Amino acid sequence: MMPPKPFKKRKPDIDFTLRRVFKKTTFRSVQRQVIEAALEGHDVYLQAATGLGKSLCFQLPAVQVEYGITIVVSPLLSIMSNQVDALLEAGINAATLNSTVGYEDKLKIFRDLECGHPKIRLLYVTPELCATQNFRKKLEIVYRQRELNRIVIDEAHCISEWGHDFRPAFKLLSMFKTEYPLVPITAVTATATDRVREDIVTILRLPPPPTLKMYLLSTARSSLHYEVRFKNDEANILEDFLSWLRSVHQRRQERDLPEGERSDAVSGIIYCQRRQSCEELAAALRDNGIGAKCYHAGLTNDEKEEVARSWLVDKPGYDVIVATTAFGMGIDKPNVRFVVHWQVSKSFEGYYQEAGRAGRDGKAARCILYYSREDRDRTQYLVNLEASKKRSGTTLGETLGKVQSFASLISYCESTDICRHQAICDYFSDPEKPVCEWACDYCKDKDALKRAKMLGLAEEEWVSTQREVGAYTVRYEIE
Ligand SMILES: Nc1ncnc2c1ncn2[C@@H]1O[C@H](COP(=O)(O)OP(=O)(O)OP(=O)(O)O)[C@@H](O)[C@H]1O
Repeated sequence: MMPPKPFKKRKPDIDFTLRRVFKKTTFRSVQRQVIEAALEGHDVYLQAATGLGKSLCFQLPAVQVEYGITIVVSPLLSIMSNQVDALLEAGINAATLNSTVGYEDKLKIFRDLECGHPKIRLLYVTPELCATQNFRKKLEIVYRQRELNRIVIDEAHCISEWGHDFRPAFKLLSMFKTEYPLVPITAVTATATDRVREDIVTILRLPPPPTLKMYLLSTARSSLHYEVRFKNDEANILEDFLSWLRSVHQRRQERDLPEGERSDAVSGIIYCQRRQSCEELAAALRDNGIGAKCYHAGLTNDEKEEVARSWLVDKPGYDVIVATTAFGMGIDKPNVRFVVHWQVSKSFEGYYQEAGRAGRDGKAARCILYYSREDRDRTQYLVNLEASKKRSGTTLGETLGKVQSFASLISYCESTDICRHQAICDYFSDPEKPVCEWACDYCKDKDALKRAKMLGLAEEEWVSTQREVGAYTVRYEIE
């Protein structure tokens, strides 16, 4: 057992660092408390809505002390590179080690770790890398020098087989507390049910409170307007969407916009399940005068980069991105005014996270989900197919978790008797009673919602006869 860590000299106060380094004026919500708990050396569990600013809760403590490194374990390369770019821009020595990093750069990072006194303050890595002996040996060197300040597990729901994004390598992170018992851990997520939360705490071997500081914030995002639009295979949802978007443009035109600002500069994302649908929809939108581009795994890296960067800076022609589900994770664009799901998602958490890309500036934004029973059956087929595939490492929990999560999303779509914000809180066992008023289709007009459902959806009887003849079991590629 190693002796306790010596006191690490702190820099001036955290308000100063917030302003000077992160260029923000005030802390949001519990940020101050979380940061102070981290600086006192506590293990931290932070669960809070999308867009709250959870990253600052581990980035600021990482640079607040004079020396030492914070390791951030993250599942997505796009999240890592976007956070590292933003940190470098703020003048913070940050780096990432993953498959996209060249040999020379990797070597430099390894040398920095091997010296035991790393200059890098935040290092973003994948859980798979943490499982390698080579990386662990290097961390051991830093640990022995007592310069391994903190381990952060971002998107911590990936640890649990009951979490929608389960990644087996995350489970191996249990080794952090056994190998580096003196190093505090911060676990961060936006989407954990009670069961997933218990798993995270158990697997990471986090101590009980008060050593562990738990921050469970509401999942509610009051500035988001949630809406389900009912459709069937015969409906023309392109027309419906266009007429909504044009009305938004029209309202902007009627306002006095600042000089040079376009009335159609309304930034949004449309999520589709298939690459081909992305291409076709983006083309159809362009044919109708909307600046739309598609984004999916079939594009080259350069193409993807060009689309994402142009969208980020609101370049004309790049207002609406029609994308498969991975788009947007890690891209921190504050002024996304709408997120539309052209079909139902495959999980409740996936839907919540994707919709949560909207309105990160705290201003009002619209989340529209086009729901049909035919799409429900097609997606159900895919969910079942994935669940039944006997992949190595697939567990019963993982399978059931996915099937249950999808079923919960379907009841969310079908329900006409509960506020959408409340339904989301209920799913995440969040005790919050969100104040909604007009910020969802139910609270806006319950009767209209019931009518729209009755008129918009195909009859269950019809759908079930179609299902029996295999109409929804067409296997198509999902990316
Ligand atoms: N105190 C603050 N003042 C102003 N802006 C802030 C503050 N803290 C964070 N932000 C901004 O809020 C946005 C969202 O932050 P962040 O990416 O950390 O969200 P998150 O909680 O990790 O959300 P998600 O779970 O969706 O990834 C960022 O643009 C960030 O710069």
